[in-house]
Amino acid sequence: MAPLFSRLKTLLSRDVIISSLTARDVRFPTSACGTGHGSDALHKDPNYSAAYAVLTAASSNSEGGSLYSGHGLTFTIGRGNEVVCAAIKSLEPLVVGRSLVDIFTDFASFWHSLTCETQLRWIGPEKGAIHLAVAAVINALWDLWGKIECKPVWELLSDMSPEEIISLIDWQYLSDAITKDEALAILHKQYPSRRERVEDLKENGYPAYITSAGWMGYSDEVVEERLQSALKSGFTKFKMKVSRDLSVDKHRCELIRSILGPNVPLMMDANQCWDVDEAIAHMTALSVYKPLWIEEPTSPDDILGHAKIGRALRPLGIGIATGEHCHNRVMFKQFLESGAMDYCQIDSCRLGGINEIIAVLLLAEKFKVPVCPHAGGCGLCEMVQHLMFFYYICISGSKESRLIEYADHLHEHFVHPVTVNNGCYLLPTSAGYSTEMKKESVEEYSYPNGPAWTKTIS
Ligand SMILES: C[C@H](O)[C@@H](O)CC(=O)C(=O)O
Ligand SMILES: [Mg+2]
Repeated sequence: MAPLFSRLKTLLSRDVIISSLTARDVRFPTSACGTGHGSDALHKDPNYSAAYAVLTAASSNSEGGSLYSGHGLTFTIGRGNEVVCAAIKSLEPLVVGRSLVDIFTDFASFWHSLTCETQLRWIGPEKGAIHLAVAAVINALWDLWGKIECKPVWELLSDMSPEEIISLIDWQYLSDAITKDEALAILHKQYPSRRERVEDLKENGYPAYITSAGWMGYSDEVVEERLQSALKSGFTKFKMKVSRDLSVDKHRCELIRSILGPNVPLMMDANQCWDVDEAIAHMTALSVYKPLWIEEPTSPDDILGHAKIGRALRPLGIGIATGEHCHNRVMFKQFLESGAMDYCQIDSCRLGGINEIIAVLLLAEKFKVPVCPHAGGCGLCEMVQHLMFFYYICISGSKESRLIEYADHLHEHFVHPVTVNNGCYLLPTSAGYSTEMKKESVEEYSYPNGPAWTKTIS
C-alpha cells in the first residue's frame, strides 16, 4: 500500500461516505450592457457561468451533520448551463453513498465508473455536457480530498509518489501512445528535484500572460486603457482576439503593437472562426505583427486541419495552440502524436477533471509539447494554478515556453481567489482546489431567480 493511501485510511474510516450532491446554476451577466468582457469572434456575448457541484461527506453510522464538503465547477458561457446541471444530477446515483476511502484509493476505477456507465455513456462518450458534468464532480472530489488532507491540491498531488500519481489515471485508449512505464519514467526523472521547484515557486511564482486586455468587443479606448494597466501591474505577455475581418484585425494589431512595441510576446486567438485555408491566409497576413501562436484557428476537432495550418505557419514563426475545446485524452493523444499542436491548452473543466488532465500532461511531456492551459472564465484560473504547479514540480521540471493564462474577471466570488503579482501566479496555501464560491455570490447570481437576474434582463 502506498504511503499516501495508508495515511488516508488513518484519516478517514470506510464509513465516511458521500452523503449528498447538489448542482447550482450560477451565471454572471458579464455581457450585460455590451461590456464586451470575454467576447471573441464566435462568442460575442458570453455570460460567464458555473455549473456548481457541492458534495458533502458524512459518516454513514451517525445521525450527525456532514463532516466535509467539496466544491467543484465546470465553466460554461450562459445558456445551456442548466443542461450541465441536469447532467451533474444524473451522476448522483453513481456518487452518493460511495465511501471516500474507496474512491480515493482507487480513483481511476471510480472515474471510469462515471465515464463508462453502461447507459449514460451513450450521451458522450467522454464529451459534451455529460463530460463537463463529470469534470464538476471530479473537481469537487479533489477539493474535498485537499480539505481532508489540509493541503492545497497542488501540494497534495506533488506529495504523491510516481506510482500513486499514475494510479489516478484511467489508462484505457492510451497504451499505443504512452505506457505506464513511460509515464513512470517521466515522473521518476523529476522526483529527486521536486523540492527545488517548490522553493522556486514560493520565491518567484509562475509566469502568466493576460487575455483580458484584448477581448474582441472592447473599443480601442478600452483596449488601450487595459493594456496600460496590465503593463503597470507587471504583465509582460499578452493575448488578443482575431476575427474573420482582416481590416479590423490589422487595426487592432497596429494599436496593440504601438503600445507594446515590436518584441513583447503577443498571442492571437481565433476561437475556431476560420476554415483551414482561410486560417493560413489570414495569419500569413498578420504574421508581420509577430504572433507567438494562433489559437483555435479552425474547428477544435480538426486534427488534420490544424496540422496543415501548422505546416504553413511555422516557417513564419507562428505556432499552433489549441485544447480549450479538446474534450478528452484521446483527442489530445491524436493532436500531440501527429504534431498538430505546438502548445497544449488543457482546460480544467473540458476534460473530466484532474485525473484525465494528468494523463494529458504526461502525454504532452512525452511528445515534448509545452502545456499552456486555458484559464480565465469563471474559476478556471483558480483551478489551473494547481495543475500547472503540479506539472512544473512533478512532470516538466521547466517553465520554458510554458505560461498560465490569466483574465481578471470574477475572482471576487471565490473564497480563496488566485493571487497574481507582477505578472506571476503565487502559490495558493489554503486547503482544497480553490473552487469554493462565496455563499452570497451563489445566492445573488443563481439563475434565473437570484437577485442579480431578477433585476437584470437576460
Ligand atoms: C468565450 C471565452 O471568453 C473565450 O473567448 C476564452 C478564450 O478563448 C481564451 O481565454 O482563450
Ligand atoms: Mg482561447
